[in-house]
Amino acid sequence: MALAAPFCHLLAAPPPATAPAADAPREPAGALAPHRASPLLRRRGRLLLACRVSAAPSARGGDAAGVVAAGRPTVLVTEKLGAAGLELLRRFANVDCAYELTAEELRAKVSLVDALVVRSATRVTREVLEAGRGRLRVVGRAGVGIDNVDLQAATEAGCLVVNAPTANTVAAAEHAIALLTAMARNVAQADASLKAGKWQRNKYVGVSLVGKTLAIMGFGKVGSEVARRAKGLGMDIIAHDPYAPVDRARAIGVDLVSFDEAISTADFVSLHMPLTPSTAKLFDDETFANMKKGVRIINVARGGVVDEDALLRALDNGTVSQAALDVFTEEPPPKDSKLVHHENVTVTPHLGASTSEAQEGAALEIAEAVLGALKGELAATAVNAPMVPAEVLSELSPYVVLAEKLGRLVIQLVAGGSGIKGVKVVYSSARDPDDLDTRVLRAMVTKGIVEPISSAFINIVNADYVAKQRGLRISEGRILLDGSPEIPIDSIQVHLANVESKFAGALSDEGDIRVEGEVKDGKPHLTLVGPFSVDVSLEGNLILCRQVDQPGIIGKVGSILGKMNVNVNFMSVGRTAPGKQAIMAIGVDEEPEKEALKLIGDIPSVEEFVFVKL
Ligand SMILES: NC(=O)c1ccc[n+]([C@@H]2O[C@H](COP(=O)([O-])OP(=O)(O)OC[C@H]3O[C@@H](n4cnc5c(N)ncnc54)[C@H](O)[C@@H]3O)[C@@H](O)[C@H]2O)c1
Ligand SMILES: O=C(O)[C@H](O)COP(=O)(O)O
Repeated sequence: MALAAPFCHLLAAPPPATAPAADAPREPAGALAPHRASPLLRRRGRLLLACRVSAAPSARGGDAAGVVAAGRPTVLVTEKLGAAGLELLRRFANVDCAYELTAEELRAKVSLVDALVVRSATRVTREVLEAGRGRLRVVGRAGVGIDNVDLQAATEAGCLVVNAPTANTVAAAEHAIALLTAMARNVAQADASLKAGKWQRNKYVGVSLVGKTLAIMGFGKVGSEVARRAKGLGMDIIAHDPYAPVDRARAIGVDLVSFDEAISTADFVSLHMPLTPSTAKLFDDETFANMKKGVRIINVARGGVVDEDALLRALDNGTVSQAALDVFTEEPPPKDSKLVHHENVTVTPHLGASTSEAQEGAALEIAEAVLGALKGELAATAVNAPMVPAEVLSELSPYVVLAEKLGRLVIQLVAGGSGIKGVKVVYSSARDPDDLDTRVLRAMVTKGIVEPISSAFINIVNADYVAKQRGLRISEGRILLDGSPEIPIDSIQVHLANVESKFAGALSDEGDIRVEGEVKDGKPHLTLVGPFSVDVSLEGNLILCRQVDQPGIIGKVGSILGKMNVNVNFMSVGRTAPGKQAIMAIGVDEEPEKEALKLIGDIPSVEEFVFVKL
């Protein structure tokens, strides 16, 4: 599928043949975050930026052609999404809603789509991503937790994963508070008892919350919203989160403490961390044994962070007096689960994000992210790619093209059989290095170098991974210039060290292959080959000739190309000194026949030449 946006190559489709920072907004201690019911209004700034980047109409604008200039992408949605999000997807894509697919059905369908949108119940495994290879470019998770997506496999496949991290924060926090209060007052059990015809006032005496200590385990978006709300209930809040900024906790009036202190001092423990290899079964026999006797647990995060057998033992022996669970290791849990049926356990079927407001918000948030990604924009909620702000991408746009072209050029100057190990990319700029984010440029140089010599396809998602796999060391350097920092980059050089070149003219005095380019009038230009200054547009194809500087050569080469119907679009000669070695760089629209190239090589004063496809 061809895309109109200038960044489509950052997330290019493979050839057919084959966490945002958890910063909560700074609000006064105790203030509650507003409902995220209107992500569009909330994120209008970002959308406008996205429009600037793409130069194509925003996904919310009326012009579908902006998203897909040459054909609509197909999006597979495997779980129920809010209507507004689905509607937005349908405006710009063919949408296939297919729920409750078996793993086999999912693998079959995913090979036919450009994007997949899931919630927490669809397991996007390596096998699914492998099945999508060749077409699938984006996985959108309409929610926060991405533990159901094999991120490593997605990265290896160059498939961008985006999520909708903010739309259900309030819903999840409210559900945690609902479970906390319901558990403390036995609401679910008392409700069931009364409906069963009983009137058991003595049995369901609860506990008060005021003055009790609540430990929030994982002080991210949901955790901090729970803290705000629980403060309003008069609870003392402590939190454990090794990665949370202290000042954010302080602003809400929460003390960040160690894991041991949190679990040993709390009357209530509420879990709000992601499921990762290091949090899996973090709450096990040992953890429960170190908790205050009679502690109460709330889990609205992920079932897998708790060892459910250990929790059952702790409930049975009274270490844990009650638990309120929205999430389970296996969902749905087995019908005869002892945990679910335990009389001191309150359960809900993963309803944390299930408010109509949160569902609409998450669906819109993911629809925008997926459509943006299909357009080639880098979503702000990308999970497995560098998050480069839209304005940075916009500014670097012409340099992205230059970086890829230089990579393509330099690799074609390498003599066959030379293994490439070290690539150095040097940026000349008057800008403070801290203000120049070059990750996209490095990725594009890698793309330019690796794609012509392999079947791999590279994009911003997998560039670093593929480079590492191939043993390529890509280092970066800066040349600090005097001048205006307004222009981000003056020139980009690419050096390949310790390789032989099929074009000796490209070797610098240090013996590495070296090319340099600049952006002129928004277009990539080649400005240096080895020690020779040239100026030729990096478009189409290029012939580089080295000869002894003398009159008449340009005419001879030009007439050979003319006779063969090859249009010359640019020509530049660089020489070290009059009458000495010179390089001729000739941009040609068509690929010359072998015969034409041979005739150029046969010109007596031409010492070497190379034809390069850009
Ligand atoms: N039940 C639901 O429907 C529902 C809804 C929304 C979110 N969630 C889940 O809630 C959890 C939190 O979501 P969020 O939006 O707040 O995510 P978040 O990324 O904003 O916050 C997670 C926090 O956990 C912290 N953390 C990571 N490892 C930790 C560890 N070992 N110990 C303590 N803290 C650790 C992180 O530093 C981060 O601050 C996720 O698991 C998410 O999937 C569930
Ligand atoms: O991680 C999340 O966002 C929640 O667990 C919600 O999951 P859901 O989209 O399946 O409701």
